[in-house]
Amino acid sequence: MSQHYWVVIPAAGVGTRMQADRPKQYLPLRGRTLIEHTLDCFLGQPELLGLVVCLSADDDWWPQLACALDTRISRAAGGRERADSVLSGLKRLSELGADEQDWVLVHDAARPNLAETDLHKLVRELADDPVGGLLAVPVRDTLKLAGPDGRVQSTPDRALYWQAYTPQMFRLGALRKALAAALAAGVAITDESSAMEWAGHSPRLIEGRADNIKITRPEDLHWLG
Ligand SMILES: Nc1ccn([C@@H]2O[C@H](COP(=O)(O)OP(=O)(O)OP(=O)(O)O)[C@@H](O)[C@H]2O)c(=O)n1
Ligand SMILES: C[C@](O)(CO)[C@H](O)COP(=O)(O)O
Repeated sequence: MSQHYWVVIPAAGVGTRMQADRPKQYLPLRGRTLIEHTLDCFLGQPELLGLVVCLSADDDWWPQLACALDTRISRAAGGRERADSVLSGLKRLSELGADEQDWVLVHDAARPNLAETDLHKLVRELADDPVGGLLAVPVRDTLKLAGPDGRVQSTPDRALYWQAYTPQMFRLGALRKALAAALAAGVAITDESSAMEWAGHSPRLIEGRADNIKITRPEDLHWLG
């Protein structure tokens, strides 16, 4: 039997680095908005228990989308940082009746190119994992550690480094507890795995496709055509 799961989509960012006329999740891509492409990958899955989109309080773009009427999608209030938005989404899942032991996948709205094969691989590989994990890609380029003077300080062994992507998959109760504690402690949390690591867990890296890119800067859009 396939593993069922909930999904949280942090979509409350303003897209400062994109320098666009709207939050980047609402930029057009192949005739639709970025976020519609992102949601499509999950809405087509029979294993989906429900999906929460974390939105900014002043988001007047979302109601204009047809998917805003999809009964499988609930809304949660976005927060100051991505981690705050994710925690809000996790709390909404609990309100919707999600169990503490249920699997939750957290995926950036700004990653519209998630391959269904990667989604299936992540869920299949982690379904029986005691901790959970994340899609990630081994670093391909040589890395440089920058010094305060903007010059190369050293060249670390790139064989030890992976780029963290999303979805990241953890059990609801453990993730909510770790994220809430890390934020309360003032820890800078940029992904769900780092909150779980802070709580003492060791998430599993699941190799995924490098084209599951996060649309961050204007040139990123050219990769998706
Ligand atoms: N307070 C925030 C900040 C970000 N996000 C979401 O987290 C994902 C990854 O964040 P990022 O790429 O940094 O998006 P922005 O914060 O919008 O970009 P920027 O940092 O350039 O403003 C995006 O889908 C974004 O909408 C969120 O839900 N809540
Ligand atoms: C969660 C993430 O996409 C993993 O690489 C990344 O940390 C998000 O960072 P951002 O600065 O919030 O885009």
